[in-house]
Amino acid sequence: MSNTRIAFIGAGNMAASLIGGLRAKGLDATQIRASDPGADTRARVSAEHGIETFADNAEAIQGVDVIVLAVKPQAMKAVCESLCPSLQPHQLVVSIAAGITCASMKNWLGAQPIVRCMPNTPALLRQGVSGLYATAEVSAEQRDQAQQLLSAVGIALWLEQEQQLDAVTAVSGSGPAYFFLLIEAMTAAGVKLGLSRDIAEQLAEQTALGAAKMAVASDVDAAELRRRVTSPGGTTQAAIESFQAGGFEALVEKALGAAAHRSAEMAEQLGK
Ligand SMILES: NC(=O)C1=CN([C@@H]2O[C@H](COP(=O)(O)OP(=O)(O)OC[C@H]3O[C@@H](n4cnc5c(N)ncnc54)[C@H](OP(=O)(O)O)[C@@H]3O)[C@@H](O)[C@H]2O)C=CC1
Ligand SMILES: O=C(O)[C@@H]1CCC=N1
Repeated sequence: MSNTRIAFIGAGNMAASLIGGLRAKGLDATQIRASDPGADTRARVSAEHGIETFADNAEAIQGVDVIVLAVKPQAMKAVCESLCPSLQPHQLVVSIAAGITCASMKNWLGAQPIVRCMPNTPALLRQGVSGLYATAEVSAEQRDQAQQLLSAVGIALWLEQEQQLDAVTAVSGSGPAYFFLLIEAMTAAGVKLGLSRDIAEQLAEQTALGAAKMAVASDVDAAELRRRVTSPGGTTQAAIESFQAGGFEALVEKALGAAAHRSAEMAEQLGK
């Protein structure tokens, strides 16, 4: 990445996380540029990361090696079609938009090398995880550029099939929100059980952090770690039995199925 030049189209939450990760990894500010219609957004990323920003997308991509499409899925068609006349054949397009297929992007962009990926918001703390899929036009060097871009903000995992990105979106793209929901619910339950909100929130947050760190660091799987907390006839068993009686696993499967289905549905609705 030492000489790679990157343009971000859309400078919102995910773009800012990726830019922050790249800068922390040592990329020079002159290697990164971003475009966004919002003057405030442009001023913010410019001030935070020292990069040049543009109101015009076509101007932002001039002379870059990698173009990261970081706009909402609903804006992708218009953005791709407006960029198409200005694209150079060697420029790698990396899309982070949920539910927009490579086939749709090819229709809008032409035969451009495309990597489609799904990061997540912990990228902000360089603790993200991404799934990546490359089209046949992507060279080994471009694959490496995409790998380095996403691994600047966490773990980057390549997928064999593009369709698997629907599942990645369901598990890890949307996943931070599920853990936040659990933290919210555990905090509220702690308050009902007599704790102050501040104490309940700290207990829930630090427990989520500690459990995640244990799961990552441990040689054994999550089921074994759970068993080690669960003393026979004790408090954890009482809670786990209550979760399972309420259909916890089936509910999680249903929720992630809904997310994956929505990802595929968005491809149908927004991909034409
Ligand atoms: N948030 C998440 O957890 C994740 C999001 N994603 C994907 O990342 C993408 C971006 O999401 P996120 O960063 O959350 O969204 P944001 O809304 O924060 O960022 C998108 C930015 O693009 C700008 N924009 C809108 N139209 C254009 C245009 N024509 N040209 C250039 N910029 C434009 C928006 O400006 P304005 O607000 O003025 O419209 C906004 O600043 C989405 O496609 C989403 O599916 C992927 C993984 C996780
Ligand atoms: O909710 C969404 O559609 C996006 C994609 C993954 C996370 N946020």
